[in-house]
Amino acid sequence: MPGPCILVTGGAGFIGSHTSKALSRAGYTPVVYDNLSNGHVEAVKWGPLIIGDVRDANHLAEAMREYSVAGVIHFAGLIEVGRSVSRPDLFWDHNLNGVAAVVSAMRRSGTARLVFSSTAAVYGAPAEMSRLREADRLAPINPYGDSKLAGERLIAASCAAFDLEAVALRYFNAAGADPEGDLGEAHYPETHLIPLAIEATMGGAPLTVFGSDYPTPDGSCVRDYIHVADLARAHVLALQVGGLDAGFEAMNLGRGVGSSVREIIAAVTAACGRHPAVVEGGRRAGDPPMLVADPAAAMERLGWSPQVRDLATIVDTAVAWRRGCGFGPARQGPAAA
Ligand SMILES: NC(=O)c1ccc[n+]([C@@H]2O[C@H](COP(=O)([O-])OP(=O)(O)OC[C@H]3O[C@@H](n4cnc5c(N)ncnc54)[C@H](O)[C@@H]3O)[C@@H](O)[C@H]2O)c1
Ligand SMILES: O=c1ccn([C@@H]2O[C@H](COP(=O)(O)OP(=O)(O)O[C@H]3O[C@H](CO)[C@@H](O)[C@H](O)[C@H]3O)[C@@H](O)[C@H]2O)c(=O)[nH]1
Repeated sequence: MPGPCILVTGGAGFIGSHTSKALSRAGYTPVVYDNLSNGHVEAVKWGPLIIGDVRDANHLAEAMREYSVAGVIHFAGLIEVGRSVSRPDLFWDHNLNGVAAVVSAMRRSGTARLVFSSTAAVYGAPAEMSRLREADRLAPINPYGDSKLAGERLIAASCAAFDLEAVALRYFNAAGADPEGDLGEAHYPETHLIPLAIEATMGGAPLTVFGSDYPTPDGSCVRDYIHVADLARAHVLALQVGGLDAGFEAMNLGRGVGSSVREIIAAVTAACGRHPAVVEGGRRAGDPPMLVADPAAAMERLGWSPQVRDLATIVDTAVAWRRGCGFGPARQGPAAA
């Protein structure tokens, strides 16, 4: 292998595949470990693929030893806020037992550095409509956020108890696609706002706006959309950062700018040159009104800042990926789920 190996669980998925590319650019070899339940073989381009379940600590430890990995980035898990409300059992199982297995395998293989995919969902539905800081109240309002916060706490406790150091990166809404067209978002079925809005401009199902009565300026939910390549770079920096406080730190990753569902529809309209078909719907269970990051800690500790500053560029890269037909026309649509 050309450079130090990093085990990337969930590396066949959206953020994991972009991070694998960033790792390769930085001189590492990403060793992807994924069960392909929501990922793609075509997205694994920069190192080997091990097909396995992240809840299998024995298999993970074997992979860590075989490749003498220098660190682990743990993305694998279930991601849909709405589905977590109807299937909390699955989310606790994959997300928390996955973390337990990763920590156990790292101890057994003597691997010390972990970067964990956490989320803005750990903050729940903040009372203040201001940008969120890491020290703000952690009070998830859906099982997805609960399972991720429990994962963070298990990791923090393990860093205190064992020879382990970790960074939990709390991403806000990952969006866009690789600017060079190698990778993009491809979930089947897709549930995320930007790809669904793009699809709705191309003859796909109309986009449903989930709720118009939120206490936000236009009544629709506000989120902080961050380009996936910016997230990817932050993972490489988090692997390398020194002086971690008590061996564990959590950091927000967002642009610090909120966009409403209606502002996303306007940005997609501008990028595609036509309006998506839109229908008004009720609130989706588990959705907070507004989540916007204060990314100051990541900027200071990692020397990171988002390079894609504007929403239009984020949406343009997602549109370009979709126009290039993603991982191929045969994979488009729910039939490939
Ligand atoms: N997409 C976002 O906006 C966002 C925001 C905050 C946090 N996150 C977190 O980032 C991580 C990656 O998200 P993503 O958007 O790339 O999701 P994704 O679904 O594209 O990628 C997740 C990958 O994990 C794999 N996987 C799932 N369960 C597994 C298991 N039990 N064993 C092995 N592999 C398994 C899937 O096959 C997939 O390739 C997740 O942990 C998610 O919770 C995502
Ligand atoms: O058809 C749709 C889909 C979404 N939305 C709204 O658009 C916003 C964004 O939704 P979505 O793209 O589904 O992302 P989130 O539910 O915000 O969750 C993403 O962002 C979280 C961090 O904020 C991560 O933790 C999750 O893993 C990731 O899926 C929300 O207000 C939704 O209510 C709609 O109105 N219509």
